[in-house]
Formats: sequence, C-alpha cells, structure tokens
Amino acid sequence: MTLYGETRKSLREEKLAPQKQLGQNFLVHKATAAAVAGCGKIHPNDIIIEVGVGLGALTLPIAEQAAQVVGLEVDSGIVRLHEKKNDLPDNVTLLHQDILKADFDELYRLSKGPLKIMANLPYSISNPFLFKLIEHQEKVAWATVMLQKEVADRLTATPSTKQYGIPTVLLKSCATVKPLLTLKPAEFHPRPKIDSVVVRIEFYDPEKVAGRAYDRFLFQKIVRAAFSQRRKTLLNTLTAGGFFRTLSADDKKLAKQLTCETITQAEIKPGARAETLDLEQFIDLTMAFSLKLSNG
Ligand SMILES: C[S@@+](CC[C@H](N)C(=O)[O-])C[C@H]1O[C@@H](n2cnc3c(N)ncnc32)[C@H](O)[C@@H]1O
Repeated sequence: MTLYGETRKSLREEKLAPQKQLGQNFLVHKATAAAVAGCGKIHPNDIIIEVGVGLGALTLPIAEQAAQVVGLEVDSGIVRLHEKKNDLPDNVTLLHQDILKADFDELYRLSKGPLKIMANLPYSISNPFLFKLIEHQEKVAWATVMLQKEVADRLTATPSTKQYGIPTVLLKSCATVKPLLTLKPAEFHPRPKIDSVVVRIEFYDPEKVAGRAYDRFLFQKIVRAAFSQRRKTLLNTLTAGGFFRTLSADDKKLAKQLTCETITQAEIKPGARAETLDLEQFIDLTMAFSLKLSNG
C-alpha cells in the first residue's frame, strides 16, 4: 500500500481527523520522506530528536539511519494509535510531549549530548519553536526542519527587506541557515495552501563568530526592542525599550538623550530603522549600550 493509502487507512481506523490547529499535514510519499530525512545528514551513531512524529512518515527513514530516535508528539490520539498498533521501529521511543513545554536539559540527557533535531513543523509553532532553539542554543548541534516557505524565507532574509526581522537576526547570531529542499502541497495529506521548505540550521559559538565577547541577553533585548515597531526609528524604539529605566519616570528627556548618545557611539544614525541594520551593527549597538550602562 502507498504511504498515502496507509495514512488515510490509519486515520480512518482510529477515527482520527487531521487536526488543523496542530498543523497535521502528513507526508504521503515514501521517497519524499526519505529525501527529507536525507537532509539531516544523520550518522549511524546519532540519537535524533524528532518533533511531531505524526503517523511516522519521517520517523521510519530517520530510524533506518540513526542509532536511536526520541520522538515527541503532542496529540494523545496519535500516541494511542502507535501504542495500539506497535508500528514504530524498536529504536524509536515515543514521548507524549509538547516541544514548547519540553525540558531541554532532559532532552540533552536523552540525546547524550547536543541535540540533533528533525521536524516537519506545524506553522503555528514555528516561531516559538525557533525561539526555544535560540534560547537553548548551547544545547543544540543542529536542527533540520520543514517550514512553510514564508517562515523559511524570513530566516535567510537580508537587511532592508520585509522578511528581515527578529528571527533572522537572532538566528544569524548563533547559527547558519541553509534551505535544502522545496516541497509542493501535493506531498501532504491534507494539502496545505503553500509550499514548504526544508532548512538546515547549524548552531555555533556566537562569540567565536563575532570575534568578540558581548552580552547575549542584552543583544536579544535590543533586537526585540528595535523591531518592536518596524516603522519607527531606533531612537524611538530603543528609548521605549527602557534601557535607562533606573532614571526617574519624569526624566524621559534624559533617557532619550542617553539613548541617542549610545546609538551615535555605535556609529549608527539614531534616525535609522531596525530593518536596515546588519548583525554586526546590532552587536555594535550591544557593545555601546553595555558600556554606557556600566559607566552609569
Ligand atoms: C506537519 S505534521 C508532521 C507529521 C509527520 N512528522 C510527517 O511528516 O508526516 C506535525 C506533527 O506535529 C505534531 N505537533 C503539533 N504541535 C506540536 C507540539 N507543540 N509538540 C509536539 N508535536 C506537535 C502534530 O500533532 C503533528 O503530528
């Protein structure tokens, strides 16, 4: 039976309907699932974390290549289906778990080292999932994920484009992102409306790449504040960011002046907008804010 036939049969037998809110668009061609798994560049000793096992279309080719697979699935109906049918290979451990609530220390322990993640991700959790990876970047080696094309485009966007934003800059500071494969709607059941793209995200030490040490927490705060209102100037968004909040509330003028001086010290125009800044300039801003804040 084709994978498409098996998918429909499993859903029918278990009286399950694909749940839109969980982004359940299942892969229905074995060759495509194998090609997606191939993008993982999996080694025989690898322990892979698979997010969103679904009916197992991707799990099977991953399990053929890896030593072990730890699969996470949030849908209890799907977890029950696998328990009942016992249809996953012996080297797969299925956990009924939401990746957004998962404890990355525990996943690191199960992986016996930095996480190697494969996922065909629902659109609704793409951004929170990517932010979770960024938050735990030191525990992640790589993630090969299928995303809606518009989300993937944001990750590789260049400055001064509509797609360039918080995920682009935060990810660029700690990872390389390579689009590897585009998939048409006909690869899934049910069919989504738009194309999907498999991207390979490899994490690295941010300070080694930047060639300088900087406050990562402050950097993230600055990037988020700067993009909080895309049409506004850095002077306005970063003043509103409250970096000089130790000042009395009525001293907004002074806060604005200090913000202006700090942006200028980073050799950036206070009237510029966040979307025009590249990664280096965001790091320059971070260094300037660190210096100003530590000098009081
Ligand atoms: C696009 S389907 C992919 C299924 C399967 N891997 C495939 O390629 O056919 C996404 C899967 O992720 C599951 N899922 C959705 N949100 C999740 C979450 N927060 N944590 C874990 N799994 C989730 C869905 O129930 C669904 O099975």
